This record gives sequence, structure tokens and C-alpha cells, in this order.
Amino acid sequence: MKIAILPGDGIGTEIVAEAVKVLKVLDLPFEMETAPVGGAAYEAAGHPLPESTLALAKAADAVLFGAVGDWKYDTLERRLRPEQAILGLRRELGLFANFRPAICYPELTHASSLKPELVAGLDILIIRELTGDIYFGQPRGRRTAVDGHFPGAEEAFDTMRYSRPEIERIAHVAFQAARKRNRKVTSVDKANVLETFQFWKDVVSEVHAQYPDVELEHMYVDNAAMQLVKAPKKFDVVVTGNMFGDILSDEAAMLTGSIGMLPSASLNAANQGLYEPSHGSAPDIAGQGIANPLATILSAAMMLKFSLNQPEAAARIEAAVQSVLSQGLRTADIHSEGTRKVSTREMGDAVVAAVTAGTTMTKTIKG
Ligand SMILES: NC(=O)c1ccc[n+]([C@@H]2O[C@H](COP(=O)([O-])OP(=O)(O)OC[C@H]3O[C@@H](n4cnc5c(N)ncnc54)[C@H](O)[C@@H]3O)[C@@H](O)[C@H]2O)c1
Ligand SMILES: CC(C)[C@H](C(=O)O)[C@@H](O)C(=O)O
Ligand SMILES: [Mg+2]
Repeated sequence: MKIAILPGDGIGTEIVAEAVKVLKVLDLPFEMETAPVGGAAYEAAGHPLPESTLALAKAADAVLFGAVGDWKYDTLERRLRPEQAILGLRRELGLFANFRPAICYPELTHASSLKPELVAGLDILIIRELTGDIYFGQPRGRRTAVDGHFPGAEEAFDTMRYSRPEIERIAHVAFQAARKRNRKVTSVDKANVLETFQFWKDVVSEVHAQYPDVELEHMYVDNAAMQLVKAPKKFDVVVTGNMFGDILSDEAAMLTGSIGMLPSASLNAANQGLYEPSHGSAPDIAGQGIANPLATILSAAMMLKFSLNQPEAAARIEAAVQSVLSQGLRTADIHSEGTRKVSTREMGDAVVAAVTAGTTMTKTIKG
């Protein structure tokens, strides 16, 4: 088995180094090969997703990805910006199903942005469609407006679109995940305004007919954003489009204590996957050794479970994360009085030690 390791930019290199350390200590029969991506690849090879990196990702059984981006690339033409690398990987590998589990560990209820009682026991799964929507819809560009409020003015446009098969397959993923959890799916849309999301709602309802044992509710995205901070435990599986999923998952991250706690898995139809934390390259803290590596380490656990058929190894990592938290170790983003502030590397070392020692699992990512 082969894992492509793509650290990327900013804190990407720091957090992936810790996840690689954890993977190595498991002593499993896979090899890891590292390649540049994002701004690092642009600097080295003139393109954020060089052909050799893409070829490695395609040939690998799974990809472990850090993060890409830096403000210094904002003036580059769009196709050369670091973010195009992750969008290109998602498109080229057909990674349409993005799982972003938001779990509030018992030790972190006080680190959450919400009151502890609202998040104690929180365990929701956001399933974000990842290869469609306004992110990938064509046409897009700039032109002279022929109508609207300012005809003749320069304007920019993107296209929001979803086809029936795209909605059907992500709906199946959501209902099947719900069956492994609490049998409830909330489909988030903006059907009151957008044709694309009226269609989304209709198709999700049709697919639901095949899952009578799963409860389906529809919710507008603005209300969903509110309910997430009002009563997040009412959700089980949330399924939504690419852009709404991007926004809602960052919001959900803060219920768990920090975006540094939110892992993700992006899968294609063949169960090949790319695993990455849900956050970005955090240029504001890059190079300081203070980033939280746990989202990346938990993403590596998801990789072992979903793509590499190593559920026991995944459980060992999840248990180790729980263990370091109960030991009171915290990176700066989740630190509070009475806990011990540690660096990125110290946190990685502690997870390695806990994996080696072996601990009992109490919390696992389901679905
Ligand atoms: N998949 C990806 O590679 C990905 C995802 C999101 C953003 N980005 C890119 O990252 C760059 C920065 O974007 P941004 O600042 O909007 O989002 P970001 O997620 O990088 O950072 C947002 C905030 O969260 C903090 N943060 C993020 N990860 C953290 C961690 N592991 N530990 C502690 N704190 C953490 C940062 O310090 C920052 O204050 C941009 O170029 C953006 O396009 C890339
Ligand atoms: C970097 C960017 C393209 C990406 C997205 O918008 O999907 C990021 O925000 C994410 O959540 O993975
Ligand atoms: Mg995002």
C-alpha cells in the first residue's frame, strides 16, 4: 500500500510531519512518498499541482494532505494559485464525498465557543458535496454586463449547478452514513431562492424513498447556520452542497473547540480518498510551532479506516488523541486554565507515546 504525502504550505508542513510520525509508529506495511503541492510546488516547479504530484496522488491508495495557500499568492492569476491544487486534486480524483465529523471531546467542552451543556456529547457528521456547485460550474469569468442594475459595467460571474446524478450519489452517501449513526439526515439548501437548491431538495427527497428507516429534514442554510450555534446536538448527519458545506463546517469546527480539531475524508466512487484537516495553511501562525496537529492526525485515522482497511490502527490513533487530551495537553488554540500548553511537536510526540503505550478507545468517528 502506498500513501502520497502532500504537506503543502504554512502549517501544512508542521502538522503533516506529526501525522507521519504517528503513522510510522504503527509499523504497518505501507510506504509513504512525499511530493510538493500548492505554493511550495509553484515555487519549485511553476505550478501548484505539478503532473508528477498528481500522478503520485492518482497511483496511491490514499493521499494525506496538509494545507495550501498564502496571502502572498493573492495577486497570481487564478490557475496558478495554491488553492487550485486542492481543487484540482478533488476534481481529478473525483472526490465527491467530503466527510467532516464535528466531535466535541469531553475534555474540550469548555474550549468550545458555545456553553458546555450545548456541546457536551456533540457528534455530528457534515457531508459536503465536493466536486460540483458554484465551485466548479461553468461558465465563469468577467464580462461587460448587458442587463442588471448597471448595464455596460464590468462584472464577474460564476455558475451554480448540480446534475441529478451528482445529487443522487451524495444523498445515498448521507443516508447510508446515517444508518451507521442515529438515522437522521438534515439536507441543507436554499430552495426558497435558488433553482439549483430546489432541485437539490427534490432529488434528495426522491432518494429518501429508498431509506424509509432514516428520518429526513430539509433546512434552509441561513437557519442551519443559526441552529448550529443554538442547538447543534439536534443534528446527526448534515448533507449539503459544496459552498454551504465549506462555510458550515468551519462554523461547526468552533463547536468542537477549534478548527484544529476537525479532520476530513474526501472519497471517490472507488473509495480512494484524500485526507486533510478542514482548516487552511494558517499563515498567521505558520512557522511558530504552535498549530494544532490533531485534525491532521485524526484525518490519518480516517484514512486508515476508510481507504487502507486498518480499522484497529485507526482506533488506536483515536484512543491516543483522547488520551493526550485527558492528560491535559493542549496546543494554544484549545488551551485553557489548568491545562498544559504544548507545541505542535510536543502534541505529536504525546500522541506517538500514547499509541505506543496503547489506550482504551472511548470516542470514535462513526459513519
Ligand atoms: N484545504 C486547504 O488547503 C485550505 C483550507 C482552508 C483555507 N486554505 C487556505 O489557507 C490560507 C489561509 O486561510 P484562512 O486564514 O482563511 O483559514 P485557515 O483555516 O488557514 O485559518 C483560519 C484561522 O484558524 C487558525 N487555525 C487554522 N488551523 C489551525 C490549527 N491547526 N491550529 C491552530 N489554529 C489554526 C488560523 O491561525 C487562523 O487564525 C488561504 O490561502 C486559504 O485559501 C486552504
Ligand atoms: C482552500 C479552499 C479551496 C477549500 C475549499 O473552499 O473547499 C477550503 O476552504 C476547504 O474547506 O477545504
Ligand atoms: Mg473551507
